Amino acid sequence: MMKKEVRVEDAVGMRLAHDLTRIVPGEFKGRLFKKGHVISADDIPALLNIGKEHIYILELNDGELHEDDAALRMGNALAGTAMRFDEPHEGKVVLKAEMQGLLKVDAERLFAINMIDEIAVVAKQNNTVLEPGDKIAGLRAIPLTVAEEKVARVEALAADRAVFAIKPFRRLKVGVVTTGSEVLKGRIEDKFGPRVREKLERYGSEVIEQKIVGDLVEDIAGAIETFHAAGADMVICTGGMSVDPDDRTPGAIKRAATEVVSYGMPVLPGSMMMLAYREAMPIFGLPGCVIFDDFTSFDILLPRVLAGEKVTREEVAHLGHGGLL
Ligand SMILES: Nc1nc2c(c(=O)[nH]1)N[C@H]1C(S)=C(S)[C@@H](COP(=O)(O)OP(=O)(O)OC[C@H]3O[C@@H](n4cnc5c(N)ncnc54)[C@H](O)[C@@H]3O)O[C@H]1N2
Ligand code: MOO
Repeated sequence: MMKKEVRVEDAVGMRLAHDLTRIVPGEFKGRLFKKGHVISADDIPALLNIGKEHIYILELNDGELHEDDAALRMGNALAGTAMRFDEPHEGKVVLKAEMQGLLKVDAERLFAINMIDEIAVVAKQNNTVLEPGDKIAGLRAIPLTVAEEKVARVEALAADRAVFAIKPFRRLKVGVVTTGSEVLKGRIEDKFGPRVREKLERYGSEVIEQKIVGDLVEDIAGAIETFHAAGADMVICTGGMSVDPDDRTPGAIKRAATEVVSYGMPVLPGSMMMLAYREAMPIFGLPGCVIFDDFTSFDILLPRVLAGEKVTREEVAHLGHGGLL
């Protein structure tokens, strides 16, 4: 690479070799001049105001890529189905989601890519819920020019298996079993029904019926079994999940289930949650905190289940790291 520094006063009529950034704390951060812009005399004060007394004049050798071209090639290599990216800005390309879904990141490949010197691929966490337009990853080379061979290694790592993918959510028909004598006897107004409905509707699933039962194990287990027999795709039980004598929901779920993944999660709030299955039908037991806290263990596991993933006991145990929300 031939890289020559030119004083901005002497650069009138020359082309910028890369985007130039302006930052005003609290107000603005972004591109002030675009790569390729022909500098005019009027630009000189603005350049001096962002601290540029010199600009580069660049000539690339064979086997070298400009940061924008490196970012574009990585964008093409890493964008999966239902993802898009715009032209590079300031040497960076941003992958965005074009549909709602669960982000899947191949963490080992991402690590291998970032072990390539001068390459930075910065992604959201695996299992993040994405809405259309949400960012997935920012891709860039660190220096202004980078060896083409490094970008080719990124392409090779992404060639046979997607590093990023978006899984759509299944639209399930869900039965809700609300426990608690105080709700059954009308002492308080039910707050769980609307809460669960709102959380499911976000993902395109719907509550087909809410059965309000008391605290009897037979009634709770019976309601789960009735929903299963009627073809519900999932059952969500609410309340009665902790340690009082009237907290009988875990026992009832256990009775109706063919497999209990976990009663209790290393996540706060939401530590008293239960996930089980009756054959292929997931059963959640939601503790009281779900009507109080906006984000709990339920918000971690619900998208996984809706994306069709089978959550294991090992994965539940991993939630403890970062599980204090
Ligand atoms: N000594 C302990 N206390 C608590 C523990 C524990 O392990 N040891 N666990 C705590 C955790 S964590 C949670 S979360 C809460 C709630 O657990 P439960 O699921 O058993 O909740 P309930 O006892 O059924 O109800 C608590 C509270 O919420 C009201 N509620 C319940 N359902 C509804 C509904 N459908 N609509 C409106 N309000 C509802 C209920 O009336 C109670 O006021 O326990 C901690 N304590
Ligand atoms: O199930 Mo409880 O908060 O852990 O809030």
